[in-house]
Parts: sequence; structure tokens; C-alpha cells
Amino acid sequence: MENELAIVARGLRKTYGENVAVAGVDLEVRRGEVFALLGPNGAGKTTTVEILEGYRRRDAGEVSVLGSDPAAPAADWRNRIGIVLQGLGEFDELSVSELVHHFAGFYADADDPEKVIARVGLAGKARARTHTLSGGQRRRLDVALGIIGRPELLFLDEPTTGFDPEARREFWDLIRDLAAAGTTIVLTTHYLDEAEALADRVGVIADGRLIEVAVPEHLGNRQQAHATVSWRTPEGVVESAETATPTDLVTELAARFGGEVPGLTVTRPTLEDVYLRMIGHR
Ligand SMILES: Nc1ncnc2c1ncn2[C@@H]1O[C@H](COP(=O)(O)OP(=O)(O)OP(=O)(O)O)[C@@H](O)[C@H]1O
Repeated sequence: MENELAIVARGLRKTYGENVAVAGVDLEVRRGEVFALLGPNGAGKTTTVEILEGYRRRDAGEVSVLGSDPAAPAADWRNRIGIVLQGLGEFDELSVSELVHHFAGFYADADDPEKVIARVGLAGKARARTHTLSGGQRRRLDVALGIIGRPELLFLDEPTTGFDPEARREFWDLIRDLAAAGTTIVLTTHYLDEAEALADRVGVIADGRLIEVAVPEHLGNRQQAHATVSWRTPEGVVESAETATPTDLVTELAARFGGEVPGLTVTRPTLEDVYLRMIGHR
């Protein structure tokens, strides 16, 4: 049902001269979903997202975003979408609070600026001039400007680049809050842990093609992958075996050792392992 889908793209294509940036992408994002686009540099993520945002023209394909074609949207369409832009240099002399209030003025039903400032963790910086913010604080301000209009659909292009680990965790909590409140979120990221932590589904783009869409646990048949069981022999040598039935092997080892197995670990391929395999690095 179109209604349950925030985004539908069919055969999306964009070329720059000889260079095919997006080579026929089919994509569906459900309402309320957090969808992450992963892919190496130059894969076509930003081009895809900017077409969906209405900032780039496609060469071919059908696109519907919140029921409108982004190339010719309905009158209130842009108000229903949040876009996290970077680098609003001309507003450098405004304070955080002034800038967020200024942006709130663009929307008929904007959120409370002070609440949004607190929500992105900038309450202590509300009076600071924006040019005095650190890179990570600046990015939080970008997010505040993206959500001030209470968007139904929020686009975030590499939102946590430059964040320290604590800021990333706080940002993830913010994204989860927004998702819990029903906001559909499309984000691009290079961080696999971020995709795994946030996304309901992940789409992997390589060379302008969407090569797989899956929930993070299922990406690249990760769940079917063999587990690696490692242990230490009485001589102190670390041995390991790949197996489809790790429980059997561990049970056998436990019997062999008469209880606790020294140095026992059971691992499966990480999201990073399967991702690198998918995009061709082995
Ligand atoms: N305005 C442009 N003019 C010409 N080529 C472009 C333009 N924008 C993007 N491209 C090319 O299109 C391809 C896809 O770029 P895009 O920015 O969509 O990739 P990306 O997946 O977002 O990469 P990154 O992870 O590095 O941000 C690249 O080969 C890029 O060089």
C-alpha cells in the first residue's frame, strides 16, 4: 500500500556525463522505519538521497516520497520533510537559540525551539554564537534545524561524522526517540555499528546499485554463516574450527576437558565482515 510506504523508488537512475552515479535503484521505505544506506565512497548514496529530497533531478525512474514526486511536489510537501544540512555559514553570528527560533519561523507547526535545543544536547550552548561551536556541536545544531519542523520523514546524511563516542550514543538515543514517536528516518552512514544499532533495515549500495536490503542480522546471510569456535589445548595452543553446529562442538569439547573449556570463544562474522565481502573486499 502506497500509504504505508514513505518512499517508493523504481528504476532510479542518474548519470553525470559518462559516470553512472545511480544505476537503476528500486527502494521502498515504510512509514515509521529507520532505514540506513551503507556503501563505499562514491557508491551513490548522497545522489540517491538528494533525488529523494528533491535536490537533484533524476534521469529516469519513478519516485514517490510521502505521496509526491520530489521533482514536482505538493504545496506542503517540503514542510513534512526534515533535511539535515551542513554548514550554514551565513548564520554564524547568530546564537544557537536565535538560529533555531529563526528556522522555527519557517513552519506553521514548529516544535518548541528550547525543547529541541535540549533534545540535541545543546541546552548549555543555547546562547553561544554558532561559529564558536565544536564540529560535533555544530552537527547537533544541524540536527536541531532538521527536526524543528516536526518532520514526518527525516533525511540524515552521515549524521555522526566527527562525533565523539558519547555524543554518538546520545545522538542514537535521539534518533530512537524520534523513531518511537513515528518519524520515518533515512540515514546514510559509513559506520556499520551505527547501522546495526539504529536501522530496522539496511540497504547496501555499491557502484550505483542497491545490492541488498535486509534487517542488519540477516545481511549477507550472516545468520547462516558458520561459527568459529576457538579453545586452548592443554599444551597452550589455540585451536579453532568453523562449524554449522557450534553447540555440538562445545558440548564435545566440554566432555573432552571434563568441564570448563580453556579460552573458549564462539564468534560469527560481524556486520563489517559481511559488508566488506559484499562490496568485494575479501
Ligand atoms: N555534481 C556531480 N557532478 C559529477 N559527478 C558527481 C556529482 N555528484 C556526484 N557525482 C559522482 O557520482 C558518484 C556517486 O556520488 P555520491 O556522492 O552519490 O556517492 P556517496 O555514496 O554519497 O559517496 P560518499 O560516501 O563518498 O559520500 C561518484 O562517482 C561521484 O563522483
